[in-house]
Amino acid sequence: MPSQRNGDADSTPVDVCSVVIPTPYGEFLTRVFETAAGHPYLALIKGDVTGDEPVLARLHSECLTGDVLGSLRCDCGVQLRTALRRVAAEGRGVVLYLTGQEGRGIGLVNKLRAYVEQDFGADTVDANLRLGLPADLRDYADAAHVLGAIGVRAVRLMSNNPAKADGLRANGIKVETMAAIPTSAHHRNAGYLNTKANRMGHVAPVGSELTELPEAPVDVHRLMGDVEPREGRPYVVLSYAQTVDGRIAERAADPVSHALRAASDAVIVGADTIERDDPQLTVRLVAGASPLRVVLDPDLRTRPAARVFADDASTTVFTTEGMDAEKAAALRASGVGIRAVPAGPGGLDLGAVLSDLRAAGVRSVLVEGGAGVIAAMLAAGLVDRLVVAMAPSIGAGSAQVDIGPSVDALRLSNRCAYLAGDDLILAWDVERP
Ligand SMILES: Nc1nc2c(ncn2[C@@H]2O[C@H](COP(=O)(O)OP(=O)(O)OP(=O)(O)O)[C@@H](O)[C@H]2O)c(=O)[nH]1
Ligand SMILES: [Zn+2]
Repeated sequence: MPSQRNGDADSTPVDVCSVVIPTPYGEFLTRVFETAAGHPYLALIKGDVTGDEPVLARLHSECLTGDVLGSLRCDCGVQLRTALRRVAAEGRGVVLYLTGQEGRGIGLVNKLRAYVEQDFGADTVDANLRLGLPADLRDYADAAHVLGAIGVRAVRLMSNNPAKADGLRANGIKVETMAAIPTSAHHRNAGYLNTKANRMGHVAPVGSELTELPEAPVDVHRLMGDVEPREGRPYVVLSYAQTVDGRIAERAADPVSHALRAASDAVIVGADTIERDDPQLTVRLVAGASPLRVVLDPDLRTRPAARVFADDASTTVFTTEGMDAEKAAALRASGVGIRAVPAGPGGLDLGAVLSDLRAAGVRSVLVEGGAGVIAAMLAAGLVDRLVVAMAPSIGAGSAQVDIGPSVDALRLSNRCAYLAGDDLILAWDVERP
């Protein structure tokens, strides 16, 4: 078939025809252009894309393997369908399908040869380079021209690739925002998506870090025991994980520990734990309210950027009188409560902390660690309930809980056991001496 270009000297794409293409996402008016190099560009349009209001748009580089065959080596097919779906849902927008950009412009044959290199260990960038080809040969001048020709002046670009936005801007199209199309990584394309993020500047191709999906709430009332404030202080539950040989174990977030948080008025951790783990201390794995977050920080050394200070829940820091006043003021100004209490064994007078909390209306607290805070609480006789998750490992943990030689052995009673996966969760009342 003869080209529509008829040997014209102009190097901009020519308008070939308009035709309706019905898709699973509805009909798209498709404006067809042909580039000087002879590549058809298909603008699949919904609604009126002219005017000043930015248009939802995607520039989609051709990918036969991904778009047509659904190859799991890349994310193209999923992105194409997601873009069509979003434009259809919005009722106004354009997906510009760019043939001739197969394999980031090196063509299908070279892309398939690049895949062979990848099977021998090269990543997607080095594979092109090994073949003596650039990592990316695409140019978006023609795409910008086509957008202009169909009346688009400004776009909300659906892409993870900043080079596309730059290419449009350089050619007179305003890019108002970029809305990434992250896809869930498959084990076959996880490395490819990582390379795009790390070596090609793509923004979050696999989405933001996995935040846990809410599960059905877990009823932890038996683990919690008989929650009742004590004389002048809240009910205190100590919760931690240990290896079978009795060392404090790392604990991945799990629904039971989040449900324990959701069951408590406040959650307490030491500054060491904040520094080491940067926990959020919020309730995310179950539907429930986040408790007041309490940080024991005698020297007020916790970084202002720590996640425990983020505004997704309330936070109070207990420190000593001699704190850095400027830092305290800055934290206060950002909405963090600062309370000064006397110093005590291991840092703060824990009795004073608890009575202050009780005075503020806190009826129950969950102490999550670390080892020093756990030991100090036990040694001070301030624990009412112990919840210990026995992790299925030996020798992996860090310190043991050491309550010191001067403390009499504590007796535990009213046992409750709970099986959660390979973990064994045990809870007891701590008897008063
Ligand atoms: N050379 C080469 N091209 C690839 C490879 N995997 C996918 N492609 C091509 O890359 C192009 C898609 O570009 P990407 O860089 O993956 O993504 P993008 O379209 O620029 O960015 P997004 O807009 O976020 O999707 C398509 O033309 C694919 O054929 C590969 O391993 N090597
Ligand atoms: Zn692809």
